[in-house]
Amino acid sequence: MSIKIENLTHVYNPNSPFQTIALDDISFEIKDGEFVGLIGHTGSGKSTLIQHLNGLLKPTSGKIFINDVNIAAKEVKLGDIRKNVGLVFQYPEHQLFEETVYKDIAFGPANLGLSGEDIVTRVRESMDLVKLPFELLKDRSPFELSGGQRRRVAIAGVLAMKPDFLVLDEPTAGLDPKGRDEILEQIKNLHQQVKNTVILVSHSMEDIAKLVDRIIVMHRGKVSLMGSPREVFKEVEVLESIGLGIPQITYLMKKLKENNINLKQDILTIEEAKEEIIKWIRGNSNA
Ligand SMILES: Nc1ncnc2c1ncn2[C@@H]1O[C@H](COP(=O)(O)OP(=O)(O)OP(=O)(O)O)[C@@H](O)[C@H]1O
Repeated sequence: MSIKIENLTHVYNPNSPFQTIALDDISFEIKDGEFVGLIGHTGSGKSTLIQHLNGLLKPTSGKIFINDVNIAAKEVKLGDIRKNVGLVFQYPEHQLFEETVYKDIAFGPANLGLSGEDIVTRVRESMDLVKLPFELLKDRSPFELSGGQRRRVAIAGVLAMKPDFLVLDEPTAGLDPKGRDEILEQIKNLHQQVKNTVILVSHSMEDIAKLVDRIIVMHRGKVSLMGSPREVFKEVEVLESIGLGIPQITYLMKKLKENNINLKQDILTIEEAKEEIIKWIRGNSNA
């Protein structure tokens, strides 16, 4: 199971004064079970790209293979693709509409043709995955919940379809730091438990640095960097030239190095930094 993008180009309003080349000959592959961060400045083409992954947009040219099926081909049924690729839009809680949490999450599985106990199981499992207590919340109105909880109800609604691929567009947008950390932690746990393929779209290096296996950096409709977080963060000049920072902790290591405090440079977390700094202090105090 994989996603393969071949020479994908998307032009909005072609041959008009408003023509915009949003995606410009993009190619890459995402393997089964990978956790990928898609990062780029506003307008770099991230949302356009992910809307191609479940057939919401059609390529101007190029191909998209989901599990080896070219979904841009005319005969492919979009319903079948959408069962496989769960797309969580920005501010997904705005799309909640049922009167209870249960009914909202059950909507997708019911549309897949499930019924009775099968639906109850799906709703319970997906609420567990996003740490929403089933008994306590199932009969509540989503509109009585906190912003972070509402977002988790919306994510559970997509998870209840058991998609092979989960695509999340800026899942932390607009949340306070606590809500943001909770959602990221849950996405990480979810990926570890379900072992599905996850694509997380973000503007924030901090958010994705600790989570993903691979980062794809987009700039002006092209892929400008691709690799593990450590590989990508080494390209500080490229990142800065396209207006993206590196995580604060990686930046701190760089600044220390410039001041002849030579610590490991590919550090991603505070914990790693603490260990390195303690090692350095011990080494220097013994000298
Ligand atoms: N429906 C549309 N019609 C015309 N142009 C569009 C449309 N949607 C996006 N664009 C343009 O395509 C380019 C890429 O936009 P896109 O929304 O894919 O970027 P993005 O990286 O997702 O940005 P953001 O982080 O702000 O969501 C931008 O120049 C944008 O103005």
